[in-house]
Amino acid sequence: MSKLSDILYGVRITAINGDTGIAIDNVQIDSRKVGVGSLFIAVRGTLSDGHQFIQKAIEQGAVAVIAEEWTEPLSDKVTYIQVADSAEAAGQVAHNFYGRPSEQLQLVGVTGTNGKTTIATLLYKLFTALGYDCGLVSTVENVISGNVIPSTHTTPDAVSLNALLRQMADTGCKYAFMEVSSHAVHQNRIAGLTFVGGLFSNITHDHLDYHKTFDEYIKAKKGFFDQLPANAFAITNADDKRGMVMLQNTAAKKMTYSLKTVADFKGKILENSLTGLVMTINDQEVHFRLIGEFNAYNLLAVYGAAVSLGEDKQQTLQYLSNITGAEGRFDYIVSQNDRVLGIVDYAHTPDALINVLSTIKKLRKGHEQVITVVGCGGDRDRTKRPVMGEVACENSDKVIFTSDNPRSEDPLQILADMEEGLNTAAKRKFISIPDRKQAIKTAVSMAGPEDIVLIAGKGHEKYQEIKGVKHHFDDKEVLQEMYELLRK
Ligand SMILES: CC(=O)N[C@H]1[C@@H](OP(=O)(O)OP(=O)(O)OC[C@H]2O[C@@H](n3ccc(=O)[nH]c3=O)[C@H](O)[C@@H]2O)O[C@H](CO)[C@@H](O)[C@@H]1O[C@H](C)C(=O)N[C@@H](C)C(=O)N[C@H](CCC(=O)O)C(=O)O
Ligand SMILES: Nc1ncnc2c1ncn2[C@@H]1O[C@H](COP(=O)(O)OP(=O)(O)OP(=O)(O)O)[C@@H](O)[C@H]1O
Ligand SMILES: N[C@H](CCC[C@H](N)C(=O)O)C(=O)O
Ligand SMILES: [Mg+2]
Repeated sequence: MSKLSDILYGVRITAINGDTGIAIDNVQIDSRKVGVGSLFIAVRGTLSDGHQFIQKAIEQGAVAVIAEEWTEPLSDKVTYIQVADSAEAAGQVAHNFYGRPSEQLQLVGVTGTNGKTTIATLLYKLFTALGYDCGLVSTVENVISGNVIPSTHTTPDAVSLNALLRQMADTGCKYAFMEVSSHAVHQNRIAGLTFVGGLFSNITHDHLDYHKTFDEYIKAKKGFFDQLPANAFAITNADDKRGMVMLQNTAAKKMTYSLKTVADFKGKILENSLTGLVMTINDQEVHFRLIGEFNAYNLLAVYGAAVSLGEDKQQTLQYLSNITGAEGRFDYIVSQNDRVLGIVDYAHTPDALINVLSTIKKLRKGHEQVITVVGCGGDRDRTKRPVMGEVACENSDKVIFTSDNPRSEDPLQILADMEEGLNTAAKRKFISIPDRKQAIKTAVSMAGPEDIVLIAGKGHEKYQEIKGVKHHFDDKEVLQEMYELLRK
């Protein structure tokens, strides 16, 4: 419980109507969760506007409301706070309400189109191995010193996020590593948080359904670095075209990592195989268990963060060399008779698909075929569909287009959108099988000795979302099942 006036610190207030000395039991941005004693913050969304639910929140017991405006007559039992930006206010108020947890943790944020989960998870594993209690906020899972809390978003809403950080601080975590999605920056889910560091992986095509233009998408990601304080570090990928732009307006200490140019954290790949990477980092030769050039970048980012957080360079590399990646990221399973190599990967953007397929090509020993199973999410960026279709066909021998969370859309229409990007040669390589299980079965049965089957897009996900219902589905489980079935 907090006094309302105590949790308004940092909020850009334009007017106050009522008593700010009242007690607040909890903070809510969703009227459906409001109860007696709640503070309701009305936030404008993409589907509806929280301002429409102010009356409902009051009927359910809200004692205070934060909003940008209100049209209903004011109730004298409720305190109204008018603010310039209620999403930003939600971040500030949630942070205050939960006792400013980010200031009791060393909070590091990771942003970029691909690699956030991998980098944040590697940091969590590394710092845990180094002996610290740590927290992780990620697409796959949220973790507090080993205890897993299921994750619904890459970056949760401001209230859930601050509640999570509070738990981390209370259980004695020293560090918290979190993914910062572009949606989170744009929706101010991270407002009010104090970060000790920020990392940038890369920026390529994704989420244009939401941000509309690539420039707006860049602006959202850059917004994270613009918010960092002067005593924080900001580490960017110097090999990414937009890497330096990301840091141009940050107050934080700027640092770079690279495989191609001069950088604070410079890597060179010596060997890249299915057993891992051998590379030099600032002239130290190390073997890592992660596979592929894109993971060399992720490892450099992690190394840079660890050194910036004051860890010993030798010890960091020693521990990092033993660590495996995040679930569903280049997860490979060989069939019992060593016949097929199946790889489950979360590549759901054109760039990630190119990276994973070019990594596979480099790992081939001879003329093994690459058979790719891939789909595109419904109610998500439609413009990436033909590009992903084309990328899959250009870089594989055979391709099966299938469903990947069609959500409210017609699965056949999504497949048709993917087919639109294909030239005549590519058209000869693909078939469409909307049922993902059948698609995986077909791919495994098509595979000859030592062929490689890539199942892309869902990675760690344990569901297939169709018309608002999440049905259990697990690519790795289905792959194993098909290996068994086809062995008989
Ligand atoms: C597009 C998007 O980001 N949507 C998020 C957004 O919802 P919205 O803008 O649609 O909200 P809305 O339904 O319009 O409602 C506006 C406000 O009114 C409130 N409301 C609504 C209904 C009601 O009866 N009462 C009420 O008070 C809502 O709680 C909200 O505060 O705010 C909600 C609350 O914070 C989020 O749950 C929701 O995530 C949806 C489910 C989602 O799918 N988001 C994805 C796209 C997302 O955020 N992805 C990123 C990146 C993924 C990645 O690449 O890794 C992520 O960080 O997860
Ligand atoms: N540094 C990287 N550069 C390019 N591609 C990468 C990189 N790291 C991982 N990938 C590819 O992108 C996929 C997603 O990786 P990861 O889950 O780490 O990214 P993410 O940024 O967390 O994605 P999301 O936005 O969905 O949360 C991986 O399965 C792999 O195919
Ligand atoms: N977390 C991201 C990626 C989901 C990947 C893919 N499986 C899909 O459903 O599009 C999102 O919600 O946009
Ligand atoms: Mg992620």
